[in-house]
Amino acid sequence: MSTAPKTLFEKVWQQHVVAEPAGEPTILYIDLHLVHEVTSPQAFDGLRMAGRKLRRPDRTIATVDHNVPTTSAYDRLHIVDQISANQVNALRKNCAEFGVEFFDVQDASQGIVHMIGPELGATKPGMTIVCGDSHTSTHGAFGALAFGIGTSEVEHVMATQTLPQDKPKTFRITVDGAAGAVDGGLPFGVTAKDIILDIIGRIGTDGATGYAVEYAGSAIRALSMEGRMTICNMSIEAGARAGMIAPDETTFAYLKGRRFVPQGAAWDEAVAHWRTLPTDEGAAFDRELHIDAATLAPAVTWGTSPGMTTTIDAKVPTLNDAKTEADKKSFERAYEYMGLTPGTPMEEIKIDTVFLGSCTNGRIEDLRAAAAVVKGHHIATKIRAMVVPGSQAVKHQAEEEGLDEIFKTAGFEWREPGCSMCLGMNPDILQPGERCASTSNRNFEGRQGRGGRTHLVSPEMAAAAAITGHFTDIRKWKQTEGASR
Ligand SMILES: CC(C)[C@H](C(=O)O)[C@@H](O)C(=O)O
Ligand code: SF4
Repeated sequence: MSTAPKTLFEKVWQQHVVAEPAGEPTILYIDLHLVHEVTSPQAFDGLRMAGRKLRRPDRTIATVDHNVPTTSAYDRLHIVDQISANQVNALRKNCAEFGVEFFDVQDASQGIVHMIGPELGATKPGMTIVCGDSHTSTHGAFGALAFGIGTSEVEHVMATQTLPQDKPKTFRITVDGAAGAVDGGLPFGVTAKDIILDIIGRIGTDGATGYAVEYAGSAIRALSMEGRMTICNMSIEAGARAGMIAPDETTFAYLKGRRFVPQGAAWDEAVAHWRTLPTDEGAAFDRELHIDAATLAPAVTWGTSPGMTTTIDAKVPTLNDAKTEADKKSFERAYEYMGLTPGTPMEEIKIDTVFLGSCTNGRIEDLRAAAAVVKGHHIATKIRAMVVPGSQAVKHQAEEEGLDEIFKTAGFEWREPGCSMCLGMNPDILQPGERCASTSNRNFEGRQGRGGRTHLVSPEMAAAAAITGHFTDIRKWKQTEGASR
């Protein structure tokens, strides 16, 4: 094997090549297949019709997340919507038939599929991970090569534990702060969510199409695993095939002791291997982007794509800000759909609803950050606000810490885990015209319900907006409250 310096992506890719048929996509071995109720029924049907078994049930785990109501344990077991009920029941039946471990609605390990992989330690550095879901990129935060696949590919992986893939190009995005700065140089009030929204705003929603992105630099390195997952989660919103972050001590500390992680000597061996994965000094990327962390500010989207983003101290962009004719058209359409006038200060935009949750920002650290903002306050009149922990594990941890009480006292609803209002596939939806500060990852037309208006923000920004009733600069808020970060 050549000793030329390699990127993290190249190492993981090469370690999983099964065959490289001439003129065809590479066949990759898949270490972990995550399954949810929406994209799996036809794949299981396909296996059944072909009389095939699931090749590696031990490398497959399943849960329900998209379609499950979040209102009560009873509602989750008695789903009213027929399509949802059928999908959930099909997964129950399929997992039993094909021998897949399944985390059902009441299971202590149930949650959004991208939350439970890491929580169980099923997600590990150096792995290839797939799921019939675009936000599979989340798992790249551990230095895994993780990407979303379609339902026919789900069937292929189920049958063979391999997948034909064209090799993406490599793109490194380095977010650096001043040397030696606390938190990697990330400014006060700026979170992982703000970093990724800024990146998508800069490069556009197709800016990383065809690439596997590696996030690097002091500001990324200083992030917790939760923050890294937020960044990798939204890679797909810039079109990337995958997002990756090199594993390090933060990664190992997060994983140690989790259910699917090796113990004792096997742990030491695993860590020794993981330490070989980071990109070698001098390895070349097809493309590079450098961002000065000091230029970042709390982000808020104003339009109908995650690329239509600005900062809280700015205004709704005007047509002069549109770079092309096509941009102009999409700006006009976005003003109309979002009910916004160009030039309006973002801080003056009033909201109706706050959604705190999703696989982007439904983790314990997100809830802690939001609770710290909310504590001692009450949501503004006429605001509907809900906290939906991304998983049962997060819910239980939050309850142990008393975060649920902080949220409930402040007027938030405290829900059961699932995708919830991230997308309109379950009863949690926006009404037409309703304006929502949301910690999720997509603000497309109708994403949270027909006619619903979504603004993507960080958990802290969502919390502050719930209290004031309009978008609020978290930096000023925190200064007034005397917070140090
Ligand atoms: C339903 C599912 C296939 C979809 C995805 O692929 O991402 C969903 O999770 C989403 O976030 O839009
Ligand atoms: S929380 Fe949202 S983005 Fe994540 S898997 Fe569910 S629907 Fe998709």
